[in-house]
Amino acid sequence: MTTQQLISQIHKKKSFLCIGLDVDLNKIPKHLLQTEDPIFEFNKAIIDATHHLCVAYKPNTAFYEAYGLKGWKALEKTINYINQNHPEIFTIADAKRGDIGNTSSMYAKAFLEDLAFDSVTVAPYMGKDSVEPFLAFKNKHTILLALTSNEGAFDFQTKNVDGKELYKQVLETSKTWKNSENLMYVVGATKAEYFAEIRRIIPDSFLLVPGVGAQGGNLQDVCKYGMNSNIGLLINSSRGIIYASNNNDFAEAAATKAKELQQEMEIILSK
Ligand SMILES: O=c1ccn([C@@H]2O[C@H](COP(=O)(O)O)[C@@H](O)[C@H]2O)c(=O)[nH]1
Repeated sequence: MTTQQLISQIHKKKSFLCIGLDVDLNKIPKHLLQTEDPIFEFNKAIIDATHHLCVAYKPNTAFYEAYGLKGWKALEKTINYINQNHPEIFTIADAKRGDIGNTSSMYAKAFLEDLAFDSVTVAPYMGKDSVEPFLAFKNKHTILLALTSNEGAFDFQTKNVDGKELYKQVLETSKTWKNSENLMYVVGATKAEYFAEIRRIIPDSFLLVPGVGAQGGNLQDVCKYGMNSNIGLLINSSRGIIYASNNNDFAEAAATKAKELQQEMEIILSK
């Protein structure tokens, strides 16, 4: 999907919501555990109930890798289900990969070609040659970890390196890489006070913003400082939406939570 197509969807749906599909078998309704593929059945119900309210889905691959081959198969069925039934939806493999060049090429092939996600999250720590293999894929997007939502972000990302915080070095240096127009960045909603500064460095890039909902990030604050003329934000909520209920009504409850966020976004977009 091109960035322009993503922007069109945001305007059409009046939403820049990304729903995280982080399936934990201990948290899903018990009756699904009797089915052949509980992870996929859970995702399918969530997708069927929420696809009109969001513009992106983000399965975090950890929640699939944890269940071995069955988990990978459920991930493959989930991405295929989205691509076949809702091709207008932007998909994110939250895999946080990155390695020496030839290995990164294989990660990129796995997520962007074989599983056919629109994007994959990548750690910047190993530098240019570890990220450029992902950037080489046309109309695919590499979402680089810039300033993460967790407390540990302050261990390294905000530390001063050669007179500048490390996350700023990541933003500035990554702009010089080949095919950098395919870059987006992860910035945590819990770091709202950093958005204005980040926008000074990357005014035009899309930001994937996790941390709204279960982690306590505030949508209004993020939008105030992080939005650009193309919206430029994908706001993710995972647990806050998909585990709104663990009873038979889980999909409707998820849709209700998603609708709350979408309506808040619609008001922000109308201003
Ligand atoms: O900085 C980051 C980067 C990634 N994540 C991921 O996003 C979701 C958030 O889930 P919630 O349940 O809405 O808290 C999850 O997959 C994280 O691994 C992040 O939270 N922060």
